[in-house]
Amino acid sequence: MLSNTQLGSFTNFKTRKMSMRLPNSQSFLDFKDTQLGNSLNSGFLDEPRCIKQVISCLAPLKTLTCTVLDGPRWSKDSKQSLSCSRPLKFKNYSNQEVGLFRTVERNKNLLSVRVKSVMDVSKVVEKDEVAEGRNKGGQGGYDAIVIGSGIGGLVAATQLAVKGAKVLVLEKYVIPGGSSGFYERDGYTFDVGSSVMFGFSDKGNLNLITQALAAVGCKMEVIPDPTTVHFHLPNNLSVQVHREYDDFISELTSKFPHEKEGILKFYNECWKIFNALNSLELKSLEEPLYLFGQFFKKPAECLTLAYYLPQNAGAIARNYIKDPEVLSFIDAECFIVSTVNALQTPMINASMVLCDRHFGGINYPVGGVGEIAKSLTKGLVDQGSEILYRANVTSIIVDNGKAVGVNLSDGREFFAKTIISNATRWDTFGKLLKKQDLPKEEENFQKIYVKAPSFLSIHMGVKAEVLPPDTDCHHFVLEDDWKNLEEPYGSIFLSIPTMLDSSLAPKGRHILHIFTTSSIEDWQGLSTKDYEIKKELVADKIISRLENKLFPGLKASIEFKEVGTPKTHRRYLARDSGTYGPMPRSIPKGLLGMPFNTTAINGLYCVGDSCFPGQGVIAVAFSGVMCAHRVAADVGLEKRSPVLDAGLLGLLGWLRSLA
Ligand SMILES: NC(=O)c1ccc[n+]([C@@H]2O[C@H](COP(=O)([O-])OP(=O)(O)OC[C@H]3O[C@@H](n4cnc5c(N)ncnc54)[C@H](O)[C@@H]3O)[C@@H](O)[C@H]2O)c1
Ligand SMILES: CC(C)=CCC/C(C)=C/C=C/C(C)=C/C=C/C(C)=C/C=C/C=C(C)/C=C/C=C(C)/C=C/C=C(\C)CCC=C(C)C
Repeated sequence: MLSNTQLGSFTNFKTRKMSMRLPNSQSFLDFKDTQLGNSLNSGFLDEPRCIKQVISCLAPLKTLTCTVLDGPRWSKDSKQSLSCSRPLKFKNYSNQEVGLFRTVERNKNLLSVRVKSVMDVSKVVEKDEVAEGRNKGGQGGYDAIVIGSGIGGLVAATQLAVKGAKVLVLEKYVIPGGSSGFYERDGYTFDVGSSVMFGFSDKGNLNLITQALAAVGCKMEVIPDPTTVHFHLPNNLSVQVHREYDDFISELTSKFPHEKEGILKFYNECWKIFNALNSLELKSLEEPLYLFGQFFKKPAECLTLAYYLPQNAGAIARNYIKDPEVLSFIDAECFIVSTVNALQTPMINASMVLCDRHFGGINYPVGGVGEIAKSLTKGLVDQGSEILYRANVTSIIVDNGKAVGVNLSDGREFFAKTIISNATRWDTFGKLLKKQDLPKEEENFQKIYVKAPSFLSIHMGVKAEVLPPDTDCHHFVLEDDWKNLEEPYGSIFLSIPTMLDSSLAPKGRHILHIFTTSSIEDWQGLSTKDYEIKKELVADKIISRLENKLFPGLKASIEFKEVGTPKTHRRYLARDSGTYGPMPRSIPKGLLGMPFNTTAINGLYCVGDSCFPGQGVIAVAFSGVMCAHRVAADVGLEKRSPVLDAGLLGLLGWLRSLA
């Protein structure tokens, strides 16, 4: 039932006018309540969902989440004014009409929506509660709630939705994507995180991003990247990782002719693993019917993968290569995808990235990385599931040892048959479940893995003429000493996505996204003024290094600059200490210790980079596929065998304890 205050505030909306701020892009709206001044919610203008969110904000009620009855028809006139051709009607889950809304005027960048009429919601809500509402997760309710809309969460959600599940994604921020999101400033569209996309080709079984999009009917235009990365390393070692494998190998072996045989043997071993992976249909390794089926169909490939599961790339490289400089190069190859050296990087993960970049190649989505999350979100809604923004989950509700729902910071509660957390394991178990004892499995995880440092990131807009015309899109810079590879601020990552898609910046400008590892401890305890000064100083040093090494005149060419610290990552990505993901404390047993998706709490699953196989967009996409398969089996949407389940989950738990 509703409290009087809730009813009161809802009723006030009958006469309240809301304003929507239209940012530059015209594609995204921020809804503001002009009387109260607070932001209500945000969404994409071209989707009925955005209006739906306004309604769910209007009624911060447990059960009154409305679906759109009659989709809007937006049109733009020559002055870019927006109007809606017919009134919007809404109904709740009991199929009752609850509101009629009509857009009216646009003044500068303020669009006004007037609530024309709202039904007597108190009756509607009461009825809805009695009807064993969808929020209760009962018959016809949500099959899954996903906390967070990173790529891991979105892939899990969309895969479940296409299997027929009803999913609710709750995102704390105002747009989807997490580290794979975007932001817009002064005509630039910046990728929040990396712009190097693996798994985004039209070939094989490992193009998991392409497949995740295709599952919900989306296909994105991509731009092939001719060079995955250009390494600028100590002793002036410069290596371009060309798209064509043979070109890359001949460049590398031309620098180290005495190690040609060893280099070939190492990369060939990577191909053996990649080919085994690429031959499998990828689903949950925690689901025995599928796993045994794959062993039956592809025994040699599965045994190959089982053999390499506990191994690391550095140890295998040392079987073939002796020259410390080549081994350091392989460390750098691994570091850019795992934030640790090759000795600590699981061989399966190294093989995946060292080969996919040549097999399917690295491909950049037109419009920026943020388009991937936007498309997945659209696909999710098209499948009849939902996403809410500014929905900050503060705790997971556990009833009789089973995860059954979530509490939000604004007092709302949602219930579902299963809960999937896309927050990191440190956030999930340390914050969302802080009232529960830390399960033994999680203690083990934290014994083997620590939080990787975060990043200092600099997003810049520069005059185009400062970059030579043949500049590669991605660079990795470690100037003088291999020992600095893993040190904070030691090595610099640089992406220039406008080399591939010039539409991301105003004409005559390029985007430089620079990042380097940095720990949150380095940024704590500073006054606001000292924090700002430090940001400028550290950023200035990094930019000077790039100016000296790559682009003379860089500083003078800067038109726009924004610096983010680990605190920024913590705030906007809701990741404990702003961490990039888990990294092994010492030498791990390959991937053996990495947990899958089920957790010690019945009904609670994790997805994202603190699950097998770890950090990386394609890696979290795989964790999403695995998670959706296991959850679908558990809610009865896929075949399952409870007896085999118990056996396999026990076996996997035991294997992890060996790590
Ligand atoms: N920095 C980079 O270079 C970069 C760039 C892009 C992607 N990536 C990869 O993406 C991986 C992370 O992807 P992911 O899917 O695991 O997660 P993610 O961190 O990208 O997304 C998690 C999402 O969950 C939301 N969230 C967290 N706690 C919440 C709460 N309590 N309530 C509501 N929402 C909450 C966050 O706002 C975020 O949108 C990283 O490992 C990284 O490898 C990295
Ligand atoms: C279960 C048991 C016990 C057994 C059985 C056996 C089997 C069958 C097995 C199987 C397995 C599998 C399937 C596996 C899989 C795996 C995978 C898929 C993996 C993947 C991975 C991936 C990764 C790791 C990725 C990563 C990436 C990244 C991180 C990226 C990043 C990037 C960046 C940062 C960029 C850079 C930049 C510059 C340079 C500028």
